[in-house]
Amino acid sequence: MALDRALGHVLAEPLAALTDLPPFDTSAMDGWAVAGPGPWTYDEGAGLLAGGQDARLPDGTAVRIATGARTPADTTAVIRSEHAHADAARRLLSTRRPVVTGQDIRPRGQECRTGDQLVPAGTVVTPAVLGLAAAAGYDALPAVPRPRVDVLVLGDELLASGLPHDGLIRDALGPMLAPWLRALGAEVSAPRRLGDDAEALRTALAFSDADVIITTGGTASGPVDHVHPVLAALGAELLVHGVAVRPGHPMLLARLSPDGPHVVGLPGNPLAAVSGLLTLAEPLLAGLAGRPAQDAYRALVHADVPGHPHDTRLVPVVHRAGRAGGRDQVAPLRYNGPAMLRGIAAADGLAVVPAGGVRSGTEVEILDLPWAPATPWTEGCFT
Ligand SMILES: Nc1nc2c(c(=O)[nH]1)N[C@H]1C(S)=C(S)[C@@H](COP(=O)(O)OP(=O)(O)OC[C@H]3O[C@@H](n4cnc5c(N)ncnc54)[C@H](O)[C@@H]3O)O[C@H]1N2
Ligand code: MOO
Repeated sequence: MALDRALGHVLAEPLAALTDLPPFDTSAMDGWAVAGPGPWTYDEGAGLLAGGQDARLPDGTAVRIATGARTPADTTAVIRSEHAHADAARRLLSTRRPVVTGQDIRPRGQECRTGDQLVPAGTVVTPAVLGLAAAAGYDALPAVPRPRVDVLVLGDELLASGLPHDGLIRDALGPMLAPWLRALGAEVSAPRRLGDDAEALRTALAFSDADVIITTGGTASGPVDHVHPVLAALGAELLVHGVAVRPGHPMLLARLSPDGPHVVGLPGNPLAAVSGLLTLAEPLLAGLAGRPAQDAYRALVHADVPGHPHDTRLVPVVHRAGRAGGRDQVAPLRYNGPAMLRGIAAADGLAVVPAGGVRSGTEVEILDLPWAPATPWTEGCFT
């Protein structure tokens, strides 16, 4: 993948240096290259510049040198211009400071030798990795293609624009999922609204060429909840059939065929869909993209948080300023009902609250949101 397209992708192989860095002995400062003990004679002139030809430096002589220029083979040291005294009349250079052999010279291979591993496979290509790759001689990178995702939004009650009316509501998931999935490293097609039409769902699933198909709504057992019956009719293998978590317990993961696409069925309640997005879709996409799983992040909750009697709860939280005993703190947000997005819209993450709840000061796991500060950088969070 060409360097200018590789941003945000994952390296399929370790990045091995294609050159020594620096590739030649280099002056680290603007000043003078000197050979042997001083004082040194010199010729007036532009001297050695970055990108210039190789030069020779006889013993007892000096030459002006710029930062980044190759130091001639016999250079003993570089003397910074501010530490050098050049007597123009006598063409004689001297310094009052002791001269240490090798000073202000970056020796060839100081950062790496050809073949050294610079970063491992699985690294996300950040702007810094792009810079390093270019410095190390790369024009293209071995990158894992982004997983392609289709989003199918189910529900006859959904409007694409305007105000809710006559029992109809706005589709909150179509606008949310595409950019969120892109922030998780996926290539996402425009969400398709299919209504509550089992045949349209069957066709869309059967003819998708995506790696992952995400459906929203229709996971429960209502009269128009078609996801389970359609998956069964297509002979899909159900890998996760509900999760003991609130909101989001009807979420599902299936595979249409042994080498076919995965299907993530997100519940229709919007916060329940977020729950499935972070706990089923995100790890699946990370695995498909060759990205390592995120390290668990833990913080102290700054309030009692009630729990579900037997299921885990996911509760939107914000980071709190200041730390307690050197540990991060989070505060739970209101408006955390399964049908609400008001809490998550203000949140930095979701706290994983075990059955029965937690008391203030308890450490809990946090599922970060892709745009929260603790998250590794990914391309195009909102584009
Ligand atoms: N008898 C039971 N009924 C329900 C259960 C249950 O265990 N037994 N679970 C409830 C829970 S919890 C959830 S979550 C939902 C899951 O339902 P579905 O996945 O089938 O989703 P729908 O019925 O289609 O919709 C539920 C709810 O969400 C609204 N919705 C759907 N899509 C969108 C969207 N794109 N944007 C905004 N809102 C959306 C929809 O209008 C409904 O209000 O089932 C419960 N029922
Ligand atoms: O689990 Mo439902 O997903 O609570 O809204």
